Amino acid sequence: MNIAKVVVDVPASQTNRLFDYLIPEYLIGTVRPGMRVVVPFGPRKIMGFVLELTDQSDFDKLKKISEVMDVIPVLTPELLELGKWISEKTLSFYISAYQAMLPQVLKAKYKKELLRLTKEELPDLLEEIFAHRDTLAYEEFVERQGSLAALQKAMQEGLIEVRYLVKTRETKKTETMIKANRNFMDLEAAIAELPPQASKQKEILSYMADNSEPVSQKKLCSILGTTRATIKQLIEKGLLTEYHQEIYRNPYEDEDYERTFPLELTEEQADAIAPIQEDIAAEKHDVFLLHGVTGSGKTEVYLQSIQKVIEKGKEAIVLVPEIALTPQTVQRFKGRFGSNVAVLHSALSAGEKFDEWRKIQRKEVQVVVGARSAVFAPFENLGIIIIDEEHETSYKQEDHPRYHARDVAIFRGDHHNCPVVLGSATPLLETYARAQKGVYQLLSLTKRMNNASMPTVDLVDMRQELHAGNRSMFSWKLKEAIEDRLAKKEQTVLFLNRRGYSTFVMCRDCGHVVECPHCDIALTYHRNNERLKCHYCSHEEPMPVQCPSCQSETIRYFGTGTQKVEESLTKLIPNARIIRMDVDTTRKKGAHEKLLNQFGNGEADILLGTQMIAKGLDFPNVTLVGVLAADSLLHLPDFRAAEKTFQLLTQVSGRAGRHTLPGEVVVQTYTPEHYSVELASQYDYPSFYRKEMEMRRAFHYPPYFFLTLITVSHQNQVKAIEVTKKITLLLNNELSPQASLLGPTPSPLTRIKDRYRYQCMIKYRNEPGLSKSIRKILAMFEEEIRQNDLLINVDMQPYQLM
Ligand SMILES: Nc1ncnc2c1ncn2[C@@H]1O[C@H](COP(=O)(O)OP(=O)(O)OP(=O)(O)O)[C@@H](O)[C@H]1O
Ligand SMILES: [Zn+2]
Ligand SMILES: [Zn+2]
Repeated sequence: MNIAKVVVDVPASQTNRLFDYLIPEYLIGTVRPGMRVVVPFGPRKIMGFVLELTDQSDFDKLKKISEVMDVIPVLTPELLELGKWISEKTLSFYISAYQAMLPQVLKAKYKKELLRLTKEELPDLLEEIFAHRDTLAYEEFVERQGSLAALQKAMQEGLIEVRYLVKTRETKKTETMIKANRNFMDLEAAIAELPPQASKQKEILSYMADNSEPVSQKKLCSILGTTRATIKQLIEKGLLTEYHQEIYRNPYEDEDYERTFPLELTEEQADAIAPIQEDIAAEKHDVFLLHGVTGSGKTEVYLQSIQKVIEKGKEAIVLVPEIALTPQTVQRFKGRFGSNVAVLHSALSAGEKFDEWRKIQRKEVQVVVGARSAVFAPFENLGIIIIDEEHETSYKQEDHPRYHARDVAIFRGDHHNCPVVLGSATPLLETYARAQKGVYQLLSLTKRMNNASMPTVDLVDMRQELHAGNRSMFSWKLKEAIEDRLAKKEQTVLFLNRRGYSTFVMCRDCGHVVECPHCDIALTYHRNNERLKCHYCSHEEPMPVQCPSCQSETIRYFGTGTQKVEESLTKLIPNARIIRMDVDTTRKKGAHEKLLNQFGNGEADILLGTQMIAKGLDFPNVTLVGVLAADSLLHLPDFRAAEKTFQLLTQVSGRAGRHTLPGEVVVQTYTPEHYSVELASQYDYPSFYRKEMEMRRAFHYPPYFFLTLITVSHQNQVKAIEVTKKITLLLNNELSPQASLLGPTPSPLTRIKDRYRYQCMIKYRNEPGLSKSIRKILAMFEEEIRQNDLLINVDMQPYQLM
């Protein structure tokens, strides 16, 4: 097969197809699907992925592949298939889908070199090219008949390795190795020949004679108390050789993991794990929803399922939300499976990520724990995929390609005939609905370990506080509770929601929030013209001067930041030691962990923070959780606001009283009667589910209806509006009468970085031609997108409606 079908690195609709290239004679048989190649494209040379090989082409004058970038394919046949599927589902380009699956290092053009890993002679052809050197710039590697095939073989045998030279501090992660040059001269004889005063040199040589393995220069210096200069003399004499060896950048190296062993499962856990393990044994694909209250031992179910998978010689992917990927979480997997675990998350440097990825590619590990993109781990023998906290919105990528990790996991689980386990204390409504319909299998853990009770939740009505004369942001109840913990030397977690922006208008007197009469979402306050607008439909009204419900004049814009809260807390309880955790205090690498460690060590009484402290934390001394303003989440312009509030309140409450001390939760709110606040305080997920489903049905939202969100942005406001209008008109002609089209309206965040954003939304049940219609419309704007700095984003499954 001498023709390669290639996806080229030009993200545009005309080039979103396969291009045929001739494989040069000397590369036939070695170019394989999943490799990256360099191909001529117009006047340029660009990168592309080989998707298929064939003998036939509809074109007769084919250009030749100029260069191969990989020796071993970076994408497996399964991932190549998956990429096509993703690009179709998310309306993105093939090239974006494939790029999304690879670590950063493989996306950019990094310099490569070949590294000799053996002291033995290489096969003739290669030794000739290497010319007895230990490293070779990749460009020097002559691609000629059979050379690439020989290289592929040598790599598989572990004789040679490709090293990517990452131009940042990561390049430092090689070490200088010293080895004896035995072939040149016998070491003992050399020692005898050295002058008596060269005692250090003699010591080094006899060490090398005694130890046949190469040793790092650093180690040699520290064992023998010698210096680089002394070693260098021996190198110059030709007795020793130095070479550079890559050391894995292991970010978790320094922490030693205490080995843990499988716990005896409780009856509930045993019932939950049985069907998962049956699937593993039978190589069967099902999707399970593991619905377990916080602290019910879901992780142990994951661990013991993975154990079974490992025993079968297969592999496991575990996804956790980025912010929950703390040392605590990593510890639980490393503790059980040790070095059989790779960890992938965004806090790692590009080089570190690449190292972890290669452990997976080379099958050096059987388990990967990581954030969203770890779902693309290039395992070829998957036995299970687990998504913890499956309701988290971070599983959806908010950039091209806009895939959801759950969908990808199910695609891969189906391909590999293995179970997919979605775990949560507060499943996404859509997920729970599928479990109710039997599409997913529901497994439940209803009790906390040791039958510990859930912490009691007190709802404090902030309207009454105001009426009673308390104008501070802390209720008397919360203040007392914090002081009580200080006296008892127990700890408090205070939570303030600052995700997104508080944009709604609320009456402090009665808690009334101004909502859209058509969409069941809060209206958004626009400061410039003092108006309230709906971001789904086009409804708008003036900013009221009085509360429409109680006529009070205390109706205003809602929102405070963590810094302000910290200031007033310090005034209120001056002797409290506070750690504040938000985007400002955690910007530096490692800051997040450091703050948590300080809190864990008891260096503070109060941990005050945003979303980032809501999950995964497990501190035995925390007995009080305070939620400062439950409302700020409840009134985001998002139809999932009630659901997100329920999830968050449940998660935050779950942080208290996880061990022996009982926990208490104080939730401050202006709307204690709202069903999501009330039902979260009772830990009543099933009732919340029923209530929320009614709302979704009534207002035509998922899971009853599908949504597609189209966002247009441009520096010029008029232009942005114009294009959005045009798209809406075009769509109107394409959609069936059953679909509804909302917009154009300004996006909730109408202006970001000087770009104006407008949107339209489609609500539909069955619109089989929708993807095609949208692609057609996008193609019409392509020229403008390229020349005019216009952006059009299509989200087929929006989660982030801001
Ligand atoms: N079978 C068991 N026997 C004894 N202890 C257990 C068992 N299973 C789990 N545990 C312990 O119970 C505690 C809570 O379990 P775990 O953290 O796994 O719960 P979870 O459901 O994942 O909680 P969350 O959703 O809050 O993260 C942990 O300390 C864990 O070690
Ligand atoms: Zn509306
Ligand atoms: Zn009012």
